Amino acid sequence: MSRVLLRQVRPYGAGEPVDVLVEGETIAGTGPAGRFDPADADEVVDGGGAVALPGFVDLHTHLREPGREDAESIGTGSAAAALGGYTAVFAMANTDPVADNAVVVEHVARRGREVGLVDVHPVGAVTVGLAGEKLAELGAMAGSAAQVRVFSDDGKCVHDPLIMRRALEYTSALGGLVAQHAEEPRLTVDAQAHEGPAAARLGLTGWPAPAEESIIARDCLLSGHTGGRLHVCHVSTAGSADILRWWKAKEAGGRVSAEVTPHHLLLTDDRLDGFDPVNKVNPPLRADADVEALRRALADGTVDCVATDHAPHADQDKDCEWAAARPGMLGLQTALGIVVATMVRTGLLDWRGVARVLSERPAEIAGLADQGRPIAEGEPANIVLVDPDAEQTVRSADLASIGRNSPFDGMQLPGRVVATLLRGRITAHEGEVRQ
Ligand SMILES: NC(=O)N[C@@H](CC(=O)O)C(=O)O
Ligand SMILES: [Zn+2]
Ligand SMILES: [Zn+2]
Repeated sequence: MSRVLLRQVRPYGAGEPVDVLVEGETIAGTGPAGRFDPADADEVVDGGGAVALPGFVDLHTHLREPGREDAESIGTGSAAAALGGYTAVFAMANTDPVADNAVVVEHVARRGREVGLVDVHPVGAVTVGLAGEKLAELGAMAGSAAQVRVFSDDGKCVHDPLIMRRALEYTSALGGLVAQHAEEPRLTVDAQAHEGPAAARLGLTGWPAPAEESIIARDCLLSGHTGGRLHVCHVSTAGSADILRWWKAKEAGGRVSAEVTPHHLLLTDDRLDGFDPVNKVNPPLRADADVEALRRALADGTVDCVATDHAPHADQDKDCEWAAARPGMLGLQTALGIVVATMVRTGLLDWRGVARVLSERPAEIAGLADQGRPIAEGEPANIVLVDPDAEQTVRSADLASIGRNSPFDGMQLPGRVVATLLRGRITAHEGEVRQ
């Protein structure tokens, strides 16, 4: 059994540094410096006071395989995840072919295991081909070797209320949930940017806030009526936070959860001025007041967690005019830095809170028993070590993804991943992946 000794780390950023001994896949113990003899370990990682957190869990990742391996693959996306501190990711279903059947989800899960850098959980499509017309074989995907529990048509909204109702009913019978991309399509025909002064000035067709908020309100009501579990993807407006706060206060039972992306915590539509498609994303970058409201909603638990919506695109799909460019931005390797910048440095979250929004809550929402666990004896060794003081300049070209579409290129971000451990195995260390 391999033994890895993590020296001088601070679980959840609190207290004096301790040593953590990992044996095989499990945390064998924690104790004051010197309790475990480094000579007995196969590998020693010097934490130097790094914050130790449970490995991050991303409920919303686009890995592009099968179909668009020129933008990302399960191999490159897994590397980006490990480097970003993630030990589990949920791979969205909008691949080509769509992950709307057992064959595709089993393929994605198998590729993820072969790569072995992060647990890759395939998301199953809600409707056949993401077309929104007919429910996909949800039971077959749930019963497959991939054991799908999270279902989503992400990229598209399950806009037909009857289909959404049935999806909530079926997925709850399967012990799963629907992750909704909330976008009323009739309100976003040809939409290019947040409907506000910036879009008006630039002549871009607007994506109005109520297109998101009306679907969230509707789906909360449908969740309440059916007892089905709803997870709201990439919440982007202050009004959405208000609706979630109202519904969560009203409806006991916690059947509705929500995520916010790092980019919606940091960026606004003032980035639109240069017409650089790297800033094009769905839902769009919104206004200052939305960013402020989203940070507060994440801090107070109205929004449960951070999910990256990591959306790599090939150069030819981004290096073109704004209207033709695909929406989406890279996220896996910059998520932590943005959470530190927007939530920790602002005093809105402490490191316990970071563990909650990047690991514990997403693991609970998806029902992962071995993720988001305490850093304690007997627990699975899914751990990330973070240097809280380090600052790094993002270089798109240096990221592990194939796509280069990071809007954070050139930005200085705080918080560096020192090492990531997946079931006791070091998957990333000092910026290098370990295959
Ligand atoms: N977020 C995006 O702008 N794009 C996503 C789809 C999505 O998350 O809706 C993609 O697949 O590229
Ligand atoms: Zn989406
Ligand atoms: Zn997405």
